[in-house]
Amino acid sequence: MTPAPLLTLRNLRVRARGTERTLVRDVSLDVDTAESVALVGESGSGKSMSIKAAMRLLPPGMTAEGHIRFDASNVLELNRRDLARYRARDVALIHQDPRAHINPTRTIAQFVTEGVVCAGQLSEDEAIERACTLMRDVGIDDAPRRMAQFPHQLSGGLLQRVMIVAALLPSPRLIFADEPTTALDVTVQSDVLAILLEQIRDRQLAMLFVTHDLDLAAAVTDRVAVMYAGSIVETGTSAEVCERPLHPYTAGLLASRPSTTEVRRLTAIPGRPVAAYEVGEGCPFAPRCSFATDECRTQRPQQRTVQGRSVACHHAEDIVDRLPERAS
Ligand SMILES: Nc1ncnc2c1ncn2[C@@H]1O[C@H](COP(=O)(O)OP(=O)(O)OP(=O)(O)O)[C@@H](O)[C@H]1O
Repeated sequence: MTPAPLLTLRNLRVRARGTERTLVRDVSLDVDTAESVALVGESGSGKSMSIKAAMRLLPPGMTAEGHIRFDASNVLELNRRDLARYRARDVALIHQDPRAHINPTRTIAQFVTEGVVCAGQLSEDEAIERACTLMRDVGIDDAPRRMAQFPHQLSGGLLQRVMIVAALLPSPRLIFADEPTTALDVTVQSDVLAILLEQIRDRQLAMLFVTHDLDLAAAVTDRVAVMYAGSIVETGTSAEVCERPLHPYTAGLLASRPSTTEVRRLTAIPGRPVAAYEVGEGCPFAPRCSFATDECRTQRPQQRTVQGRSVACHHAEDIVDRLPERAS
């Protein structure tokens, strides 16, 4: 029997109370134990809201509906105590900008250890000892000295390694990584990403990796889910999605990427991305899609299986051979 996924999102919808704006619509996604999955899409497509909902960390005024299961727990119905435990021990979040998520007045040791100490998972001494070991694992030299320092004394790359240590210390089973290297200097991005991936693989952790970059997603994860206007439009293994996209939006994203092997004019996707609440009855991508028909403009396509993959396009089978080619 196939084991149940570690994290299951079913028909997840995020709404802003008051305005009743829908920000995420009908998102369904599984992440298996030790599997890495990427959530890819343009700015505003709903990636961050989806993972915040999965952690029940939505901003005030936002509500999540649908089903969110972690292991055997119904996340949306966890009581206060179990929710605290879920966030402290089962899952961890690595943010885009470490400086925006660390208290500048507290030492690195206080920041890294307070979660596990407050949750009663480790004593203060144990937490410090384990954090120092983890710091060495992620390439931070002179861990005891770093532990006594304050965030402003560390570079962005070092601080993001500290964030990785803080995320790993409670031994979670799933890491949410929300564009973990985007805010870093380009010279350290690949180092930090390599360290994160090494830790995830060594510890057999699951990861939900949020990024704008489909190529990066394909390089670092097993499966990719492409989001557009608050919904997932295509999922598949990373290799399949990049080699033979089924949705015109995915193909458009790939064709708009610069090539590493030839000089070629990039093909931009016409029009502008829309938010989930701006979408009418039909396919959210229809106004930008050269294959759109009346059916696309009036009926919202549901996720369905095409060539063994999941895609939300009425015409996926017919257009797959006519989609724009990637600039490779
Ligand atoms: N605090 C907020 N209040 C109201 N709307 C918000 C808030 N944060 C985000 N949104 C809206 O929710 C939608 C989804 O945003 P979200 O941050 O999930 O997108 P994203 O794909 O993660 O984008 P980015 O890559 O820029 O972070 C967008 O339309 C955005 O404008």
